[in-house]
Amino acid sequence: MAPIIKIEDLEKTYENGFQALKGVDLDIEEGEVLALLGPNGAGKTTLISIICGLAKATKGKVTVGGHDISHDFRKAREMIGLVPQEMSIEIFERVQANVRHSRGLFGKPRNDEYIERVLKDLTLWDKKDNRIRELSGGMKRRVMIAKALSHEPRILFLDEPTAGVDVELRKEMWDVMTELKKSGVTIILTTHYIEEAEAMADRVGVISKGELLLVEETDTLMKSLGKKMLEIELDEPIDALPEALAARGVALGEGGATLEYYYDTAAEKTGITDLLAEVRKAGLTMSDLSTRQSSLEDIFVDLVAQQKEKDEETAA
Ligand SMILES: Nc1ncnc2c1ncn2[C@@H]1O[C@H](COP(=O)(O)OP(=O)(O)OP(=O)(O)O)[C@@H](O)[C@H]1O
Repeated sequence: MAPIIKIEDLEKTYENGFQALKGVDLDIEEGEVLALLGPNGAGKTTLISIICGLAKATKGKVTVGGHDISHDFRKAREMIGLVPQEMSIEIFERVQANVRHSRGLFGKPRNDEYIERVLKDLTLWDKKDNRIRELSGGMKRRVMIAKALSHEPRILFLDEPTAGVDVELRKEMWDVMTELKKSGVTIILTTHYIEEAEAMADRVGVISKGELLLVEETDTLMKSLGKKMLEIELDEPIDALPEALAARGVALGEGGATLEYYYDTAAEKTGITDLLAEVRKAGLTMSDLSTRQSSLEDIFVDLVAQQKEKDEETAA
């Protein structure tokens, strides 16, 4: 099946000369949930803005449902609903009227039945006559989604849907997204949170410094990323790592006073118990133990290094 969105060699250089996107190629399949994961300033919003026609690409091509966004913008845009990062909402308007108005902006004929369904799906129906300012933060977010869905788009962009919200509201937003996915809408969300990508997405695209480093099935990616490091502080520094520990994949930290061991959090056996026994057997005394989750930053460093290796292998 042809992808619903096709992005080819997309580049964006802002007027001040800053290059925010570098040669991005990406196919998005109909019905999937794709998370674009990346730190602040990676280029996620820029990418979304170009697809939605809010910014112009410097180079490259984007088609939405086969419509080229630069030649056939209206048709392409009609297929898209956008929930922007900033909460931009007319707080004095009433819920149903406001959502209905959004539909009108796309030139679509009035369809009260459809709007009713959207509001019911988002559990906003009993608030339909309330002014938006009277709603809770979670409800306001849902009104923004209802507005984005008002013209029956097949694709929904959610730009950092849970940035700065509490855990409860994050879970609520995840439930909303799960329901939307069931209805067949293609969802593209941007996020800083690995857990969010893991919970929601079929595929994850990792973006950093304007480059799409990889796009991978979420399960595959999480298996390779779900690592923790166990750090063992030694009473006395050592010059060389005992053979038996090296064989278990342990590394000696700088200065010889720590042992570092990476393990897979998803694995049935982490190997920690055996490792600690081995440390004792080697006659080493521990003064402290700690673990730390690989951070998004570590993961990017890893990914960039892996990507470089792969590129060099291909070039060789
Ligand atoms: N209008 C602009 N002019 C110049 N530079 C810009 C402009 N808009 C964005 N940038 C820069 O482009 C880069 C990418 O920004 P973008 O907002 O796309 O990142 P992001 O991944 O969405 O980040 P965040 O997660 O913080 O929203 C940043 O370095 C940003 O400062």
